[in-house]
Amino acid sequence: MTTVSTPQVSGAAVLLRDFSLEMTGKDTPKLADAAAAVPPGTRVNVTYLGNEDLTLRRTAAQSVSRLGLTPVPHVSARRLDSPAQLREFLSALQSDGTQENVFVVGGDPADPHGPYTDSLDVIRSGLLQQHGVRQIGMSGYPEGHPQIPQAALWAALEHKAALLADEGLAGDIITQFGFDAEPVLTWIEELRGRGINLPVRVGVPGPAGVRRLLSYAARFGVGTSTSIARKYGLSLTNLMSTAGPDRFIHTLAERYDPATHGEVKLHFYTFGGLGATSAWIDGFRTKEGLK
Ligand SMILES: NC(=O)C1=CN([C@@H]2O[C@H](COP(=O)(O)OP(=O)(O)OC[C@H]3O[C@@H](n4cnc5c(N)ncnc54)[C@H](O)[C@@H]3O)[C@@H](O)[C@H]2O)C=CC1
Ligand SMILES: Nc1nc(=O)c2c([nH]1)NC[C@@H]1CN(c3ccc(C(=O)N[C@@H](CCC(=O)O)C(=O)O)cc3)CN21
Repeated sequence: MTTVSTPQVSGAAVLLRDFSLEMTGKDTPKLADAAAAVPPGTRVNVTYLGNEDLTLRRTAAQSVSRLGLTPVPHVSARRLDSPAQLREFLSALQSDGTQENVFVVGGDPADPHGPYTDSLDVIRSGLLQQHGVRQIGMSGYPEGHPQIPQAALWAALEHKAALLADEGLAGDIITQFGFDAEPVLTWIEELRGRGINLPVRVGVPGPAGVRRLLSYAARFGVGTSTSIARKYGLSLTNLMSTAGPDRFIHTLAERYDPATHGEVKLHFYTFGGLGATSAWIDGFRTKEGLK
């Protein structure tokens, strides 16, 4: 008797079928090596930290595209000085053909630099649509946001999801990175309960030094209690060590139920380690039987 073997694909591999990555303009020289390690078409968000000029952001998106990947340039509402500045950015993207997917975030400045106080203002302006944007990403905060009340975050997400639907635009939600998978799944359940069915890309940090991870976590209000750190495999006493998202992804995969959570994928924040993250994902996908 012959046994027919079906390929075994782990739950973790399912989450990694169509992952996305994040880079800054400064990472552009490292992009070619990273591109060789990830599937064609992989979405690559080009973060805007506020210190990159238009040329750097534009070149980064062009490089992503030329390497056969999908650029997702970021727009930060509160960092915009004027509608003219938004137009200039979008026109540049449009003439390069990198405008189709964008990610719109409120932005960290406590006071808006110009007329846009939040990401909804930018979407409502109609400028994205006028410049050929077809898909809009927005952020989600499973652990909340240190400066923004929970109710305001939910209201904003609901408004944005409704507006996208009205405008016939596609969208997705990228979550703030975290070290604890539990609140992420609970948050996705609440999201679905509120009738928001957009795909969710769960934000995880790529492998990085513990000191760097803890410093970004502290800056963005992400939890790193002793028990969370232990579960994640993050040593709070050896800051020189590195930590990757292996355990987080396995836990997420174990508890992920498509019937409850809908479409869920992974988004890797690389924090300066684009090459290390791409290599790590490549190894993880091989180990999990996805390659
Ligand atoms: N997840 C990420 O990758 C990034 C997140 N951010 C953070 O995201 C925050 C919110 O962005 P979205 O989720 O797009 O919210 P949003 O733009 O949809 O706004 C949601 C609500 O929060 C308020 N708000 C937005 N930014 C604020 C700020 N800096 N301070 C005080 N209130 C603010 C808005 O007025 C609105 O009521 C930003 O302020 C920033 O801290 C910024 C850059 C990247
Ligand atoms: N509230 C909030 N604000 C943010 O700006 C933010 C978040 N949340 N969540 C995560 C994303 C991703 N972020 C980052 C932050 C740093 C690098 C990065 O590449 N850092 C380099 C230094 C780059 C530089 O100095 O310009 C590094 O080597 O750490 C990338 C993405 C910022 N982002």
